[in-house]
Amino acid sequence: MRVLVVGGAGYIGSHMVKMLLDSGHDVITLDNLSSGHRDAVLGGVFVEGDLADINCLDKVFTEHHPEAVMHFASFIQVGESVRKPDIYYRNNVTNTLNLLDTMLKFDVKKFIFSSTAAVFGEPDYVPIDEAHPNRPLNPYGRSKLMIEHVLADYAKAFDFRSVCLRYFNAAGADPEGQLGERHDPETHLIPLILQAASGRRENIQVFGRDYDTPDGTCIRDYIHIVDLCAAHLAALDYLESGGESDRFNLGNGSGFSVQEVLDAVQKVSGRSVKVIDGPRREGDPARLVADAKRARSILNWKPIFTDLETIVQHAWQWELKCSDRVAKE
Ligand SMILES: NC(=O)c1ccc[n+]([C@@H]2O[C@H](COP(=O)([O-])OP(=O)(O)OC[C@H]3O[C@@H](n4cnc5c(N)ncnc54)[C@H](O)[C@@H]3O)[C@@H](O)[C@H]2O)c1
Ligand SMILES: O=c1ccn([C@@H]2O[C@H](COP(=O)(O)OP(=O)(O)O[C@H]3O[C@H](CO)[C@@H](O)[C@H](O)[C@H]3O)[C@@H](O)[C@H]2O)c(=O)[nH]1
Repeated sequence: MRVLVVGGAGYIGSHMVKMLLDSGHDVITLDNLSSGHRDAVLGGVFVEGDLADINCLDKVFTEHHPEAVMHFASFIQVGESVRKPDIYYRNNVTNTLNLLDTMLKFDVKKFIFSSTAAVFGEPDYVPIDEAHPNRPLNPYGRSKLMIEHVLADYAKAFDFRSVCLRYFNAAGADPEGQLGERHDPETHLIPLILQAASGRRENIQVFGRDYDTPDGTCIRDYIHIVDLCAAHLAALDYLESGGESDRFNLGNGSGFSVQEVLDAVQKVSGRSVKVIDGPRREGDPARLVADAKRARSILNWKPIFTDLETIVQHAWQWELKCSDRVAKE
């Protein structure tokens, strides 16, 4: 199939482009490189452009005739979204509407959307299934939930079929070592600890040890980037074979605490990391773990890299490459 990957130069999108190409699909990547990297797009057609630019979208659809769209482009930092809700709603909502308008105009009606566990807010229970109420705590989570509502309405009105994938914590890197996480600034736990292990960062701060969890630190569901991308391929198959619009929670199903991640990094890297105990970060729920049974049964998806050490091992391999590159510069 010809697949347009919007945000394909970013962390998750770049792994997706690689997997689509490896699976024999034709890929067009559209990215404004606001946080992505041109050299992370390993093949296919690359168009540098912004979702705010409707003429650019028109041109992409006219020239490349995509049959389905995967949409990864958005702003992604929870804390920043609280301080700058205007830019979050504009990029994550208004610009997504531009993309959907263009898809309708060109009669392209298969869409896979990067949603997030942040649509749930503080959970009533874990693991979190799709029936759990949606009470996002910040503009980032609300912007994603708004698009989920839009997509449900488009399904009824326009026969527009979509799959919303609520990722829990995307982690790890390409097992072949070609790609990995390169956010700037980096805010995610695993790459931050790895940077402390490689010496690119002095220490890592643990945000709270007084949570109601066995070791007092927060528990998250880290899902390997390859498993995450495999779920998108499964969603594409699902839509291609006539599947109705739906939404799925995507995680490993097992939670790991911040302390367990610290231990895994030190074991895998063989280096010790300087840890500073800090206060809780505002808005962090104690425990976020996915119930991904629906994705397993309906999309026929099965995660492979569910072991924390493997996730960390792949990310460590990438961190060594990055720290080497930085040292040479
Ligand atoms: N990383 C996670 O743990 C996680 C968890 C849940 C959901 N998500 C969602 O997954 C998606 C991808 O996340 P990521 O970690 O790869 O982020 P990322 O910042 O690495 O990638 C986003 C990409 O979109 C591009 N982009 C942003 N705005 C654009 C615009 N207006 N026009 C064109 N390109 C634009 C950026 O340049 C970047 O390449 C996001 O939608 C995010 O909300 C990520
Ligand atoms: O320097 C740090 C960074 C993080 N943490 C903790 O580590 C855990 C994971 O944090 P982080 O990697 O920032 O991820 P989350 O805050 O869980 O958010 C991620 O996962 C969400 C879904 O669960 C997505 O919506 C977000 O986009 C994505 O950033 C949390 O308990 C944090 O408090 C620390 O202790 N120290």
